[in-house]
Amino acid sequence: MISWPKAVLFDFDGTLIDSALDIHAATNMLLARDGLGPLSLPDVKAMIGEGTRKLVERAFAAAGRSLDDAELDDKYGQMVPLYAANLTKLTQLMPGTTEALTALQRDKVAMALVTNKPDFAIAEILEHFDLANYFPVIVGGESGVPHKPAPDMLYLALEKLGVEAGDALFVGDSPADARSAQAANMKLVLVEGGYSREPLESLGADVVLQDLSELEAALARLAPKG
Ligand SMILES: O=C(O)COP(=O)(O)O
Ligand SMILES: [Mg+2]
Repeated sequence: MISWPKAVLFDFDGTLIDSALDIHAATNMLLARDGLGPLSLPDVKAMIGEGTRKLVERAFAAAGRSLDDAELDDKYGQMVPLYAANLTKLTQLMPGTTEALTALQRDKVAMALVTNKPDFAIAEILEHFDLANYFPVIVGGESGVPHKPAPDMLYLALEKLGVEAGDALFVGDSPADARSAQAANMKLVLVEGGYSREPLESLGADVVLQDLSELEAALARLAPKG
């Protein structure tokens, strides 16, 4: 029986889903229109985590072209339909995702999804993997508040859930996740296997897990004492 926390906020890409192959494919299709790329999978993985617009900017920079704001608007506008047509072709759940979400739901722990991913992608992927019912609260990349690593998306999710930061935990895979949780004064679990550009041990997490099947056991150790 999970007695702490009252709520768990989850990152999406690299934490619950392994979306890198589809993002990689769409990114290389976009670059190919300008005769650029292809970029390697590890290179694209390292660009994921701060939203798709940022990824497009990074991809063009890595392929040798820096974009001004108007060009970035145009390229992002082209990326949306490319990725929308490839949201779930190669994407898979990360190991332990279903196990962790089922255990939390069983013990009535509230859950929210907090992702920099744009909104068009979120619902379809949740639906595809039959995950929508776990997340009554979703704060996505177009929620109108600053993206992670700022704490605002986490504050918005907590407010919608009616839970205090001290009663909640954030689970993610990246430096942006770590910094947002720390800025929001929330306990932080980081999970290996995602898209972090920095070693997870260096990011100040309360716990680093090999995969999400270890989450339930970790919660007992993270519960405030007394
Ligand atoms: O779209 C992205 O960059 C990924 O976002 P997430 O890791 O916050 O889910
Ligand atoms: Mg992530």
